[in-house]
Formats: sequence, structure tokens, C-alpha cells
Amino acid sequence: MKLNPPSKTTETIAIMELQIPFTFLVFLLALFYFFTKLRTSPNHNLPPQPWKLPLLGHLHHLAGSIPNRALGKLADKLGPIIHLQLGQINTVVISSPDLAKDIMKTNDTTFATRPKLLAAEIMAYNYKDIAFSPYGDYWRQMRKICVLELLSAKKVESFQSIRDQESWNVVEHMLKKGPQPINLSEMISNMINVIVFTVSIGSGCKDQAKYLELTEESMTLSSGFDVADLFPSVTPLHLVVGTRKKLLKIHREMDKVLDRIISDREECRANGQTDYNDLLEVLLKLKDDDDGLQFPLNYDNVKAVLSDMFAAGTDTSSVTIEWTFFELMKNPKIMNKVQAELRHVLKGKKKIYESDIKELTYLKLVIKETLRLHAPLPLLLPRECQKNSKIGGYDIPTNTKVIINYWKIGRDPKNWDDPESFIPERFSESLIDFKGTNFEYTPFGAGRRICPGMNLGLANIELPLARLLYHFNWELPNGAKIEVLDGTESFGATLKLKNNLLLLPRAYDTN
Ligand code: HEM
Repeated sequence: MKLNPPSKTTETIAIMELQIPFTFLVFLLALFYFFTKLRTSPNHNLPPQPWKLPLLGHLHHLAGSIPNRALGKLADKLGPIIHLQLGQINTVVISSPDLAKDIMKTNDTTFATRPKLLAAEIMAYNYKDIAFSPYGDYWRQMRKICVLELLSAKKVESFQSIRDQESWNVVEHMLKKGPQPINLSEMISNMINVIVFTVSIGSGCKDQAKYLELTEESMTLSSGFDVADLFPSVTPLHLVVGTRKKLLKIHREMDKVLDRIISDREECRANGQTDYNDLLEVLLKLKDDDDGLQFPLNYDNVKAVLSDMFAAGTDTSSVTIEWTFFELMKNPKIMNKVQAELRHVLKGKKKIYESDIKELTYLKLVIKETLRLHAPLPLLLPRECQKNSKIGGYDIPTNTKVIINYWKIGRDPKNWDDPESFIPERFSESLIDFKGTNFEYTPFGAGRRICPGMNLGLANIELPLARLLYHFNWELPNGAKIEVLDGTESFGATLKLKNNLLLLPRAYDTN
């Protein structure tokens, strides 16, 4: 990477799999091969670089850490823009609001495409989805469908009864069971999965559990730090690690499930039943009536978009609820305050409805603060540079992958007072919002690629969370002290708690 101004130093660090010990072994084997190949290859398209092996000097920052933390530590040492050689992938990591703005606003079009990922190629029917589709006319069409037809405010509102039903089922189940420890993480995840599944394809699908299990499996292979993504042209490595094979197997099974879902629906439609209110129905109607579409839809497009909805819409919401509970348990005063608001505003109501949520200002601040400290996608989704450009004074060559470490930005003392503490009040007098205009706070990303599912995601978080906090007081099982709460993170498709949150609910008398 060419430096400008020359006084700035660059670091070229080769890391690949940051988490999985087995692949680390493969990495060591590959390292020698890789450096030899890259340094001598006449074909690589980068300008001359000061190749050194700072990897060895900085490895301690990376080993044993999950990527957001590892890259955060590197940013502390090397600054807000870092050049990494991640396997074969020329990567730039951004860790400041100003540079994030340069990428997602000032140069948004230049950085609006995504790098190629094996998981997206296989699972998204060769990039026919929205999230990993390359920037261009096809993405524009699908994004428009997504924003206007699938995830519009009106559409999200029309799914209210699903959120109501599923979150009420959980409350009733827990009320019936009485004060017994529950695996809150699992319970929340199941509830959100059912909500998103029902929103997407309606209720009554017997393959739901199987499909979600497969989604989960495929997501763990989609972090972008997999060997196959970091060494795309080193086929022998792919064979050793076997990611392609694993993904193809998962994809075949998921495809079968989706085919069954679609053919069942087509049969009902052929019999004149068309009053479904779910995303599948919208997509099938668009497929049949493709007059205005530049790229007519076929079943693969429908399946790719549905896969996006499951993958992007489930864990993102459930881990946000989970982290909110974690922080509230750790901060009893904030738990008391949010419950006091709920119980004051709702004044003995037997049931909370979505229309009540707008009055719950403190609850909204709590969710905002959770999304600052524990964004489900700590590195957002990767971008790729489409033409040579300049960021922070550095020349960024075409095809460079760009990672924005939002996790680091969201807890950097340069941007936030007392950043490691959970303080919802910090947002009460502030205009900072997650709509993509404040670059120190972008849990949903920003610019053209900003999350189109924000409304649905928040709706799926707010009502279930409000109900769980309204109807129950929460304790740690066996009288454990809050010090035992384990906030270790696990990095996969989303950043979640490594260990499930086990809590004891005690019903609150709403009279
Ligand atoms: C708390 C909930 C959620 C969070 C924090 C979240 C976060 C994000 C982030 C950070 C991105 C990348 C933005 C960028 O590149 O700048 C994204 C993209 C996306 N999200 Fe979400 N998301 C959430 C919920 C949802 C839901 C419920 C859906 C749909 C069911 C959804 C669908 C998508 C899609 C399709 C994209 C790709 C957009 C594109 O590339 O054009 N998300 N999300």
C-alpha cells in the first residue's frame, strides 16, 4: 500500500483464522508458502510495500482474541487505519468515526460493494441475495424490493400480531412454570427465530427447527475469517479445511427445505389461497408479476432473499435482547429504573402492546446503550473498494477489503465518556441516533448499505424485552452474586455471550 504522507508508517500483518486453533496450525504451514508466493508473485496488483514481518511483533495482540478485540488492540497501537494482509486479502481496518464517515458517506459509492465470500456464493445462490450482492443494478433492484415491499414501516407494523403472539406465549409459559431457572439465551433465541420465520414464510412449517439449525451452522462459516475466504486461490488449503464441502452440504439441505416450503405455498396459491401476509407471498407475487423488473425473479432469487432474512434477522435481535439482560443484571440500579418506568407507565395493565412502547423512553435508551457496547455485528459487514481512492491520506487500491471496527469506535474513550460503563442516560440529552448520520454510533451501518431491517429488528426487540421486564423480576439462580456473570464474548456471525445466560424469573404482580 502506497503511503501518503510518507511520515506515516504502515504495518503489514498476516493473520488469518483468529479463533480456531486447528486452522491456526494450517495457518502456520500456509504462512511460509504464502509469504514466499506473495512476495515473489509478479501478478499481485499492489504497489511496492515495505514487506517486513511485524506479524511476529504483533502476534500477541491477535492470539487468543476474537477479531473485534484483536483489531481494537492493534488500533490502539497502530492508529485508526491499519493495513492488514489477511491471508491473500489486502485489508484495511478503520477504527475512528472520521474515517468511517470517509468510507460510508464521503466515498460511499466507492466502498458500496462487498468482498466475495465463499458462504455468500454458496448459501446465497451465487450472490442473488441483498447483503452480499455486489453493488450494481441487481443489488439496487433487490434493495428497493427489500426497503419498499418487504421491510417497510407499514409491512413491519402488519406483523405486529406475530410479535404479540410469540412473546405472549413465552410470558404465559414462564408464568405457568413458576420461579424456576431458565436458559434465557435459548428461550429468547427460539422466540425470535419463530417470529422471523413466521414473518418470512408464515406459520406451520414443520422444517423450521431444522432450517434454523442449518442457518446457524452456515453462519459460523460466514465470518469472512475462514481459510477459504482468506486464501481464495489456494485450493489445497480449502480441501484440508473443507469449508466448501461443509457449506455445499448445508446448502443442499437448506435448499430442499426451501423448495418444500415454496412448493407447498404454490399448491395453496394454485387452489386460490393468496391471503398470506408474509415475505414469501410478496416475493412470489413479484416473481409472477415481473413487468417492471429489470431482473425478473426466479425461485433462486426468492430463496436467496429468504435466506438473507433468516440470517440477518434472527440472531441480530436475539443477541441484543440477551446482552440487554446481561447488562441489566450487572447493573441492578438500571434494571430497577427500567422496570420502574414500565410499571409506572403501564399502571397495572395485564398486557403490554406495541402502542405502549413509544412511551417507554428509558427502555429505548437502554436498547441504544446495548447497541453501543454490544453491536451484534461488531465489524458491520465488510465493504470493498471499487476504485483507487484515498482514505485518511493513504492510497487504497481497488479491491481492498475494508472492515469498520464499530466495536472499537463504540467504546473508544476518544468518542465516549466512561466508555466501558453501561450508562443509558448518555443518550438522553443527545441527538446521536443509529440512523447512519453519527459515525461514532453505527450499529446498523450507514450509507447505501445501511441495514434495511432496522425497523423490524427493533420491533422484534422492544415488545418481547418490555414484556419480560414488566412481568418478571429477575435473579441469578441459587442466590449467586452478580460477580459470577460471565460476559465472555463469542465471535461468529454475530457477537454473542459465550455462555448462555441462566436466570430465575419471579412473576411480578401487575395488579
Ligand atoms: C438489531 C438488529 C439488527 C442489527 C444491529 C443489524 C445490523 C446490520 C448491519 C451492521 C448491516 C451492515 C450495514 C453496512 O454494511 O453498512 C446490516 C445489513 C443488513 N441487514 Fe441488518 N441488522 C439488524 C436486523 C436486521 C433484520 C431484522 C433484517 C431483516 C429481516 C436485516 C436485514 C439486513 C440486510 C438485508 C442487510 C444488507 C443490506 C445491504 O447490503 O444492502 N437486518 N444489518
